Amino acid sequence: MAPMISIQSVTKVYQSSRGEVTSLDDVSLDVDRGEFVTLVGPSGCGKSTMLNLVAGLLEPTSGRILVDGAPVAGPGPDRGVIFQQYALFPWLTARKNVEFGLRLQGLNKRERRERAQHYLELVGLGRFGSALPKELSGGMKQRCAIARAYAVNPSLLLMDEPFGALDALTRVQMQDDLLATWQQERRTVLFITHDVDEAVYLAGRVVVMSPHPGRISDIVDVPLPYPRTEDMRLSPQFAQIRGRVWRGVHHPSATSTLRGDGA
Ligand SMILES: Nc1ncnc2c1ncn2[C@@H]1O[C@H](COP(=O)(O)OP(=O)(O)OP(=O)(O)O)[C@@H](O)[C@H]1O
Repeated sequence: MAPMISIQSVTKVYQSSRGEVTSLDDVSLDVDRGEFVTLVGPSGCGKSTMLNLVAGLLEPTSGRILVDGAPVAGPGPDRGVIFQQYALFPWLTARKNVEFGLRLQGLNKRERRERAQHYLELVGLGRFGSALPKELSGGMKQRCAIARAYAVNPSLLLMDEPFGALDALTRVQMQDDLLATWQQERRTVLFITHDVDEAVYLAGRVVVMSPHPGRISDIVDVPLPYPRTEDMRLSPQFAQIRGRVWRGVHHPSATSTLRGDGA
């Protein structure tokens, strides 16, 4: 079966006031259907650029990107995008926020309401449908954004630092909640984070990137089963994987030398 995402020799050069910036340099990556892949790397290594290219919000300078076998030509309902800022409509209740994208799908009022309620319950907001965003905590707002993205039934979820604005405890809780949602209704997830722990805890595969120009410096399998648990997070195996990713993020040249491929 074709991979869900196929990034093929993609280069992205931005024209800026400082001249040309090569944000991604000949990057290739395949992501299988139902996989949870995290992208981690220092600021400026091209993570957001890669996600925005897959989302169809940017076009590559060269190379191509296929989603479900078809070239990406702009954004589409098959790809749900979740950013760090909650991007909820402040004047709409949580339920209406989730229902919003469903109007475009031609569902009638009752169907929209049922679907919204299902996804609010899935993310633990079943009793908060009538709350306005300002009445929700940061974590709840982000859960609402996840429910909204799931509700339109995309085959692919693209998440750009979705938990970056949350405190550490809420963040850990949100990781478990996201994984529980993902296990119930499995979608392909591409998830950007700066946090090495988060990258390893969530993913089946961690893609490590290095900057100037943005490249993939390492791909690390995480052979821990789902559901992930606190015991796993504290296990020696986790520490070992985390160590490799950490070195890749903080000492990129050492990783590529170790691998002997100069990637
Ligand atoms: N619109 C733009 N115009 C010019 N340069 C850009 C533009 N967007 C990004 N860049 C540059 O491209 C490189 C990659 O940026 P990108 O935002 O993709 O990295 P990132 O890894 O997501 O960073 P961060 O973790 O800080 O969000 C950086 O050097 C950045 O300055």
